Amino acid sequence: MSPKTLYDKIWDAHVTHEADDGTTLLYIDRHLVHEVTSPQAFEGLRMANRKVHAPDKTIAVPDHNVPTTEGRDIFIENEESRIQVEALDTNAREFGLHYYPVSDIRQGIVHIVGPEQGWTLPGMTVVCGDSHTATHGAFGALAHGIGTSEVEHVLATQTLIQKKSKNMKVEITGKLAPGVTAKDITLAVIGKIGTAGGTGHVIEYCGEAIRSMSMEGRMTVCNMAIEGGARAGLIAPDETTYEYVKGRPHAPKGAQWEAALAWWKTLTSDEDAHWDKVVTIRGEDIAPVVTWGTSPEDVLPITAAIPAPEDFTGGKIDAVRRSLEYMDLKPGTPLSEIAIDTVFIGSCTNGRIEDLRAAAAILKGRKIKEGIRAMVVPGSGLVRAQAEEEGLAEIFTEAGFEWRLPGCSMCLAMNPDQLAPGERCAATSNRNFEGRQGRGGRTHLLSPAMAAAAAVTGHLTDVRDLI
Ligand SMILES: CC(C)[C@H](C(=O)O)[C@@H](O)C(=O)O
Ligand code: SF4
Repeated sequence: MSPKTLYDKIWDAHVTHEADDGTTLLYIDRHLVHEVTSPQAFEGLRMANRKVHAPDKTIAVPDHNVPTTEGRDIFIENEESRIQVEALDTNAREFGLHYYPVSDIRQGIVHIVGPEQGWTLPGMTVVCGDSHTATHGAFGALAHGIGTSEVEHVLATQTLIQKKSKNMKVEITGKLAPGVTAKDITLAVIGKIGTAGGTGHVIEYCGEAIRSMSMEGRMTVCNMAIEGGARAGLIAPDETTYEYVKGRPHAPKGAQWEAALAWWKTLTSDEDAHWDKVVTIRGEDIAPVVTWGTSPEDVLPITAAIPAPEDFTGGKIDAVRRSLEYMDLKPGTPLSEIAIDTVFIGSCTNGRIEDLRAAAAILKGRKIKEGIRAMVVPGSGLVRAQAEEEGLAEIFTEAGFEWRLPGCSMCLAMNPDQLAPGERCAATSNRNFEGRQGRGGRTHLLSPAMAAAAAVTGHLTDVRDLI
């Protein structure tokens, strides 16, 4: 048998039919559904008089539109949000899906809820009408976003028409320095390969720095694979994975657990497997980073200064010029001198318990700078409850942060949490596009610890100065 990568193995295990040109019908193990990309798909089913093929493998949760303040009363005011959330409610109930409405403590961002409830397991194919589905790859699952017509296809058939991607290996060797986190790794990778670096590939992240990372950190790394252009990102499962999964509500139990475990243990890339592309970064070389432009690849260590357009080549020169204009930044300005107005800690990139712990560790006994608007938005109701139990919520509120209800929140401007024009935000999310957090708003992506540090000083800050 020819050697295989982890991606090859999961792919092969899910092929139900392959045409001569390589077009493949893949079986889908888990289908996650949120309110934004599903209404038309359900409407299509209804019109064709079809049912959901596997409602027991389909999980629905509202996240993008939901307000994160008590009462969640914006439903009444924002027509579009209300319609989408209500449509999901109707569809989930009518088609008999697993459903976590806002009234359920398990509600939260779809990519946080799936793993938390044990829906996401090693070796699975996981899809969702959402580009950050790559998050689930942290479990050694093949997970990626799909479009609304594909959502309808998966709902109707539990399969997806696909063509295979190439194999890319991203190895992070060695150990991470203090203050350096999974977010710094994933941003540093994109800084190195660029937003098109992974195009046409599925990335497997490996190396000692990845191996010693928690599941939370691994999810942060895989979450941004899409920002590096890749179809998906994944990490081979190991003891850390099994330990996280074991005992979760929808994880296998008893003899089924043993059988699953035996298979999961085969889910590694063979020693001599073929890689179409390999990138290696030394963990020791990664510093806490922050983005300065309007693309996730515009990233530098916090100790650096804003680059000049002339430092780049080709089309990037004009892109940087425009970026700097939009961001209102001058070449040569040290990143650590950039004053911010807002701090957002949350999103499917960094809204898990470990992220909140990392931010709280910096904030403990400190206050945020006067005039700064700062909010923490836990990724799910369970993360929120856990953080309250651990006393983190208190640390945040005492420091001056708002303690919110779960949702996508200020990660994207689809709900009331938005930046005002010209407002500058230190954000733990994954996209810094123009207007992403609100029209005219400016975004600097960074880790939760770095976001907390910025909240304390009022400007982008090297978190290592506060630990
Ligand atoms: C709204 C949704 C389709 C979108 C995505 O696909 O990623 C959103 O989650 C995002 O992060 O931009
Ligand atoms: S938190 Fe942000 S990136 Fe994640 S699913 Fe929601 S909008 Fe998309």
